[in-house]
Amino acid sequence: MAAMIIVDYQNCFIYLLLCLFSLLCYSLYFKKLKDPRDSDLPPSPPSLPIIGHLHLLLSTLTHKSLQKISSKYGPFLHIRIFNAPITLVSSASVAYEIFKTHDVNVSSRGPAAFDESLVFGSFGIVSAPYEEYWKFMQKLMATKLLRPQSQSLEWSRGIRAEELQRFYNSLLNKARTSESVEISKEVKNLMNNILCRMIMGRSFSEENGETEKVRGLVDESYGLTKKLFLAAILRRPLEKLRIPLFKKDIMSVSNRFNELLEKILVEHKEKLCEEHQGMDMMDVLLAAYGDENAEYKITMNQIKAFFVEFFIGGSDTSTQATQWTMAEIINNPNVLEKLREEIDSVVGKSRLIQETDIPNLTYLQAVVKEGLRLHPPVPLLVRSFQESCEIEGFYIPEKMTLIINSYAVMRDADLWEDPLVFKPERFLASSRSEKKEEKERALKYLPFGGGRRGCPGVNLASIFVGTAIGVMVQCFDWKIKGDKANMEETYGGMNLTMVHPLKCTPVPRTQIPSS
Ligand code: HEM
Repeated sequence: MAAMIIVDYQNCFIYLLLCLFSLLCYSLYFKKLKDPRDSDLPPSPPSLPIIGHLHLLLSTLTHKSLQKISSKYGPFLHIRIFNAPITLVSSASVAYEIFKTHDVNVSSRGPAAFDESLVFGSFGIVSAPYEEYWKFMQKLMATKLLRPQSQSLEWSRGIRAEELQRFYNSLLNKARTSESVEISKEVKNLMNNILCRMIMGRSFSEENGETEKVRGLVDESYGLTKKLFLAAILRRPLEKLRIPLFKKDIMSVSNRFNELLEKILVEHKEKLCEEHQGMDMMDVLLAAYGDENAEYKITMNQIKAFFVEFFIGGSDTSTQATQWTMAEIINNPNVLEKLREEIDSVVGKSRLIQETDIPNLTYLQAVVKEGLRLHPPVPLLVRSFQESCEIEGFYIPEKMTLIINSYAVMRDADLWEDPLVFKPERFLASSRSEKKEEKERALKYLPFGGGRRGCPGVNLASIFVGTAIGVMVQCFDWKIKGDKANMEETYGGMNLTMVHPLKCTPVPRTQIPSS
């Protein structure tokens, strides 16, 4: 089995180092603490000596390796990395049971790789335990930052409209010269510009190299994904051995983020003193920082980590979702035709689609949902059980890591008819019983995770992806080399992306004025 799994070279190196290291100290340090209930754990597939199932997690397409192992040994398994056990869930019914019955218990993600890092360290939301700080930030996001009609989202609507127009203009310029477009590059610019202006009220400055610096740091952070994951999973045993796995790489990125953000925050505070109170996300966070009566006293490091995580969490995920969905639309001309008919009849051809149109575009919503079902940018959800519990008759000890393979769940043939076919119609509920069914299904539809720890940016992401797809379908025909877009998958850092980035040439089809 292991021999059939492709391991990339960089990972291979890490993997070899870890093997050697583990052989050396295993017998000295790792005592195998036998829990009397070990035999009640979910079943475990065959593993390699010492490293357990580490090779699966380091394979190029981890979600597929895990899906494969689940289809052979069952949808509810336990695997281990060295001595650290992990519950692996790959079926819709077990995921449903977990989010329905054990949601609070799985609402933390386990320890961060390094507390002091601004990239997924303990200052951020992603690694924060389900305690006071996380609850405070959750409330802030829900009331002031991300809820539809919240101050910040209302204030920033103009920004999103401006950037969407800029996106359209850029595509139009390329269309006029019949230039081929790499969709992910154009969309990434759009997402970065919007997020940046929403978070700090201005774009990154091109002149002093700020844009390049941030882009570089975000890319470096994506490159740290597997290191961060391993350092977090192995943190407890390695702490005992005083081994700071990958600390130098992780802290180097964090320190450079810190330097940049320190400057931006000082500038922002000065601007706040000089001018009236603004409404970008940093203003909201700085107001919470200065509020003597706030329920929780956030720190400057937490504000910086918020910036880093929102940027990392929001930009590439939305870019990849847009790229995958556009590729599916191009591969399915009937979907393109139906989508265009809807947009033409609701929006018309004389103005650009806007985010306020989306509630009236039900087929567009269904297309975006279906794109995310088949190609979730984040295919694995990682959590930690806070307390021991029983699921499906199996014993789960406290602190056990949980991985839900949402990719496998959303391709589970027991739940989805023709699971591998791109069929947006499945999300168009018409009758009452279908609506009830749709509600049930929502618990197993996991591109944004599930339960209270699910993605807080879901509403914003739907706007980002919906409007970007909307503009591309409303305003252009697309010519592609060959018959179809190649849908082969790979990881581009943290998220699932296309091995062959989608490239096509836009041809204008409407007379929308550019500005
Ligand atoms: C299509 C776009 C997006 C996808 C597919 C996506 C997906 C996800 C997923 C799967 C999680 C983990 C949820 C879980 O464990 O159950 C997550 C968490 C998160 N996402 Fe997103 N996301 C997207 C866009 C965004 C945007 C636009 C933002 C913010 C502007 C954002 C901010 C976050 C944050 C802060 C977390 C951590 C939440 C926590 O731990 O409490 N995401 N996202």
